[in-house]
Amino acid sequence: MSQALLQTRDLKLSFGAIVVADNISFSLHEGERLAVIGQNGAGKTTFINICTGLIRPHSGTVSFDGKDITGMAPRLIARRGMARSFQLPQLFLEHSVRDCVRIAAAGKAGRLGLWRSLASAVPANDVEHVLELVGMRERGDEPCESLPEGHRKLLDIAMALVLHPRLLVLDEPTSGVSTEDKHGLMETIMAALDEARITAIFVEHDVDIVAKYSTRVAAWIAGRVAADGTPEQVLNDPDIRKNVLGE
Ligand SMILES: Nc1ncnc2c1ncn2[C@@H]1O[C@H](COP(=O)(O)OP(=O)(O)OP(=O)(O)O)[C@@H](O)[C@H]1O
Repeated sequence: MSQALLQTRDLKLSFGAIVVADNISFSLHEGERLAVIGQNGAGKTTFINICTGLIRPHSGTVSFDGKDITGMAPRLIARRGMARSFQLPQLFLEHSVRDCVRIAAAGKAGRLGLWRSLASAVPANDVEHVLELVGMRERGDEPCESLPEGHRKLLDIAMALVLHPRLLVLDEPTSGVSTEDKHGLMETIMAALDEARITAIFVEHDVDIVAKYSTRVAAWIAGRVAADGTPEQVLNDPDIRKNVLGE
């Protein structure tokens, strides 16, 4: 098999007595759509935070595209091609939608400065293309604070897409979004990922969304990967149904 795009080896981390990463060795390959499932507190976000540089593990390594990135700063990891979105979108609320995407792009390029306008700091085509990908070009001039939750999620994702990642890590992209809007949101996200040929990991609690949009599922229990396989295998595993899905 080809070299893994993302690989972790023996990741360990505890917060006091709580073990949140218990020897996690995990590989992800280009083109996969991995859903990470698990009950509250299982360690899903912690895993993402370790991979994207927000938290340093006590031991173990993270490699991206064959290079060791363990403990590297998040912005440097993003520059190497792994971007992320957050469970609670990290927006610049007082700015417009378009300016948020510009700020993200300028930050990556190291072109944020008081002496130049935002609009001149990044290629307009890039910004417009990303807004188009997430279906938000018409809302480009709106202030972020007026956006409903689903659009805040999409904008947070647009701010990651403009970094041109090879891997996008999405932490609960549908949380806080109404049941009837979740599928439309995921359709938009997946179409954007397909168009830009981006590999993805998404943390998700909604089993229907997991079954429909993932090619692989990893189930977390108490800081461990308790099951890893196709959606059919993992979602029908009796242990996972009982201990993760609470059936
Ligand atoms: N900085 C921290 N300090 C102490 N404990 C923490 C910290 N971050 C997370 N935890 C604890 O670690 C455990 C795992 O948290 P994590 O956010 O990774 O879980 P999760 O699976 O993403 O849960 P959820 O589905 O609720 O988001 C939880 O018990 C959480 O309270």
